Amino acid sequence: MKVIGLTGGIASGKSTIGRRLESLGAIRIDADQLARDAVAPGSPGLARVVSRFGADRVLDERGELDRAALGAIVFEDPEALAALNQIVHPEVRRLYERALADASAQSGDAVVVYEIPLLVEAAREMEFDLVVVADAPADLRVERLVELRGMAETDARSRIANQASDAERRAAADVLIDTSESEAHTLAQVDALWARLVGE
Ligand SMILES: CC(C)(COP(=O)(O)OP(=O)(O)OC[C@H]1O[C@@H](n2cnc3c(N)ncnc32)[C@H](O)[C@@H]1O)[C@@H](O)C(=O)NCCC(=O)NCCS
Ligand SMILES: Nc1ncnc2c1ncn2[C@@H]1O[C@H](COP(=O)(O)OP(=O)(O)OP(=O)(O)O)[C@@H](O)[C@H]1O
Repeated sequence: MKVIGLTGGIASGKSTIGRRLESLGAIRIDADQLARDAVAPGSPGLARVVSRFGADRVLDERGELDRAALGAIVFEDPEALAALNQIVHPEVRRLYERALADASAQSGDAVVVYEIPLLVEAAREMEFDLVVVADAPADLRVERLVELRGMAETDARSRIANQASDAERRAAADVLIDTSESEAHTLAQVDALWARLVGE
């Protein structure tokens, strides 16, 4: 089994790359999805988030996690973000290890791609056979978040401020995928990477 760590700043194109690799035959694991599973309704993770931040601040009227409200708290307050990370990250790691074991049971020579936004922040480069970084300038990513996802510019910038810099991610990359041009340009680089991976 070959395990690729795929990272990049917010809206750098990780999912675009991860989905293409999946369509080419890789098994895809998405840390953002695992982080959602870690605080699913009724989970111990959600109970801990509520006890740390208060039901009135982070639950909606249906009793589910109000992700926008929690995001507004943590990305403006480093201590709150560290507390949330301490609750969610150990569970994400457990879920990842389980998904990896499932992938390995499914096929001994699978290529697994783990989409993990905080690979560099968590210094996890050594865990992967290959570190792939989606790379586009922060200003372009902000523009995409504002135009395509309707995020407020200040919110986009505060998330970026809580992540590694582009230079730090580049320094960790075995393979850099330029995601600053057309989507077709991104996908062509992914196809070339896949050909290299399976041809090796
Ligand atoms: C604060 C939360 C509720 C906001 O939810 P929301 O739906 O708005 O965003 P979503 O989870 O889809 O994340 C989108 C992007 O934000 C960035 N981001 C998310 N969490 C973090 C974090 N802890 N530190 C830095 N950037 C982050 C990433 O680029 C991610 O891809 C959520 O992001 C969360 O629970 N974060 C803590 C868990 C975490 O670290 N997740 C990242 C992968 S493990
Ligand atoms: N050349 C490109 N490569 C990749 N994505 C592009 C490109 N041009 C525009 N986009 C758009 O930019 C956005 C990138 O989003 P995507 O979900 O792939 O990034 P992400 O890194 O997974 O985001 P997040 O950190 O929020 O999970 C998408 O809306 C995508 O359509």
